[in-house]
Amino acid sequence: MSRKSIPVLVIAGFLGSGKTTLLNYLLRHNRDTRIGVMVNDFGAINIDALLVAGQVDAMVSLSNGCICCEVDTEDITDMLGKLASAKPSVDVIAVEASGVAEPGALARLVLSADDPRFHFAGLVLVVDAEASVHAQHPELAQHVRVADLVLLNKSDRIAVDQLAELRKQVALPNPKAPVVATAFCRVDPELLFDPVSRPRRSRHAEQLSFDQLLEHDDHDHHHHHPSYQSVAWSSERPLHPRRFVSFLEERPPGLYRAKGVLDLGDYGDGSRLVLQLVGRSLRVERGTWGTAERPCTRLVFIGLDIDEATLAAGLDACVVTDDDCPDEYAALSVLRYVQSDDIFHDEVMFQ
Ligand SMILES: Nc1nc2c(ncn2[C@@H]2O[C@H](COP(=O)(O)OP(=O)(O)OP(=O)(O)O)[C@@H](O)[C@H]2O)c(=O)[nH]1
Repeated sequence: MSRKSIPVLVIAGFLGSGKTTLLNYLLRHNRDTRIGVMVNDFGAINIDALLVAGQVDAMVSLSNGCICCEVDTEDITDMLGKLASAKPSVDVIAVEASGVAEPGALARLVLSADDPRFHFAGLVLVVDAEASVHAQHPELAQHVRVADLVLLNKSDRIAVDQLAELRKQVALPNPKAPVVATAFCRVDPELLFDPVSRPRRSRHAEQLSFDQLLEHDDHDHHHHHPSYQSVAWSSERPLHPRRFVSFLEERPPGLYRAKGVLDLGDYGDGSRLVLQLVGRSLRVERGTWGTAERPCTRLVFIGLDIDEATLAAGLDACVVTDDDCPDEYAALSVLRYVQSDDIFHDEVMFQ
């Protein structure tokens, strides 16, 4: 059986914003998830600090310049491939860009590596709140535009009203990317990757549950941001693939992640589809329904300040109605996102 494709998370941000701090935080709060790391040893990245963190399961280091300028598709495929093939295997790969890397170029580079062993799973932009209060970097808006999640870090260094104002400004270029204020990048790792060993509790336990997350966290509670929401939605009736994909493309502001099982009824091919949305990256895994399992849709949405009523209304409108006409190609709008060895797949980046 082929191994699962490993998500690659890109961590970008200007010099000193807190990228290494984030990486170390994730390594220390990995909840048994095995993390492979690629560091770009261009500036003052402290590899020793990573090693001291002691939980790096595999590492490649690039020290010949800035990752987005000096590396081509072949190099990145080679480096990520090494991490993806590490033994024992890793569950997620984090790429820490140098502080001078251009995030968009880096994301495109990872996307260009067309390799079934791994896939791009989002870009986290770390922004230095303290520095931004004094002088915003001229390229900040451009960087925010390509981010899936923005961490407004060093929030401990500025006043509450300054933080509120900065949040608004930072959100402007990309209203769909949640902006999370952090101190020392203490963010819930589950916003970035799925911990692998969380106890499974129910038939649908693969889905994210914020309550479970809170229960299973360690003693470090202050990294949970109070405005995160986890909204569950389910339907016994199938979803219309075209409407559902349009809904995801137009997703409500603040929505960052979605995960769960999907039933397309007659519009699908009978598969049990597992949906994974991280930022603008959508993937669908195809499987089969269990013999005792009745096809249905069960989804969980995670984000910041999601308008639950709008979300639910948008999803309700995706449910197949008696007025829907047969459409033999409708399934393609979802199935083209299927990641599988045997059928076509497409790497997805929503606008
Ligand atoms: N006060 C405060 N300091 C922070 C915070 N996050 C990181 N720092 C400090 O900021 C400095 C830079 O953090 P790093 O994590 O090394 O930043 P970086 O983005 O990896 O830096 P480069 O690799 O040079 O681009 C370190 O001294 C951190 O301890 C924070 O939220 N608050």
